[in-house]
Amino acid sequence: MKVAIVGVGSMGGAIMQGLNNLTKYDLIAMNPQNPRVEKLAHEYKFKLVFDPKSLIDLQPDVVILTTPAPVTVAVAEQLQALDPHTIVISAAAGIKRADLQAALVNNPVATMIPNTPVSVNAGTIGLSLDPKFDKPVKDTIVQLLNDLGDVVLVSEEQLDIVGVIGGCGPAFVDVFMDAMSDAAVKHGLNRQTAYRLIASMVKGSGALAYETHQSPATLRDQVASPAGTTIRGLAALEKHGFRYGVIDAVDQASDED
Ligand SMILES: NC(=O)C1=CN([C@@H]2O[C@H](COP(=O)(O)OP(=O)(O)OC[C@H]3O[C@@H](n4cnc5c(N)ncnc54)[C@H](OP(=O)(O)O)[C@@H]3O)[C@@H](O)[C@H]2O)C=CC1
Ligand SMILES: O=C(O)[C@@H]1CCC=N1
Repeated sequence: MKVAIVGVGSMGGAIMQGLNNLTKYDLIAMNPQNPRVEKLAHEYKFKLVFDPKSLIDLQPDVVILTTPAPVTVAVAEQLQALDPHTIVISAAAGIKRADLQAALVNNPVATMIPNTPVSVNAGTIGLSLDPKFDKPVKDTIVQLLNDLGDVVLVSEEQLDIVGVIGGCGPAFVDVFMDAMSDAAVKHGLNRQTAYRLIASMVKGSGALAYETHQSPATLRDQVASPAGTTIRGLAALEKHGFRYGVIDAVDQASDED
């Protein structure tokens, strides 16, 4: 399958890396000329073009739009001559399917919010599909995205909050991990040991919650032994407003103003 990525920045690059890991896709990309992207094209051996006509001439089966959100509808308008069978999937946060579909009247258009862990095929991808899509179109989209991570089907209205939890979430977790590593270094661990320990701990905690379906509160209670060390740390997190800080971070990231 020929997959084109339009806009090879943080998100487009992560998708490119995730698909490249599997070696089964014929990958192409469009980006303004930029040595960073040209280096990536050389490394991953994907075909890189710089203008919409060259992309259209390559007849991709799927086009993934990872351009900056404010220009994504304009980019879609430049792709109007795509073969009608080409499926277009936009990752642009806050950009509605109707606006993209108006620009690409002949193509099936889906909207998603992926996250950067797709680069290691461990992404979380909120996906909204038009209920009118044919089954083969739906299947193609879901199978492709399943190769990048966990696909969660949601309504288009839910994509905004999915974008904050799933899309911005890794950055919030990264701040938590960075703070934990400062604390570990303060207590004598070297940075590399701290990073490994913390990444492994976060990965394992996520896997436990994901696989057991137990609530975070239940899992927390299992760690906090009576009169033990964890409950003292949890009390300190409450004292410093950690929980409200997280809720406010989601509120602020959701605020469109
Ligand atoms: N970063 C993330 O974790 C997530 C991002 N998204 C969405 O992905 C999109 C990209 O975000 P992000 O990767 O962070 O941003 P970046 O700025 O890192 O990447 C944007 C890329 O698009 C390229 N670009 C700009 N204009 C055009 C154009 N007209 N045609 C083709 N390529 C173009 C840029 O080129 P250059 O800079 O080389 O000129 C750059 O490589 C946004 O819509 C965002 O909402 C969604 C979920 C998560
Ligand atoms: O920061 C952003 O706007 C994008 C959308 C979700 C994650 N990154």
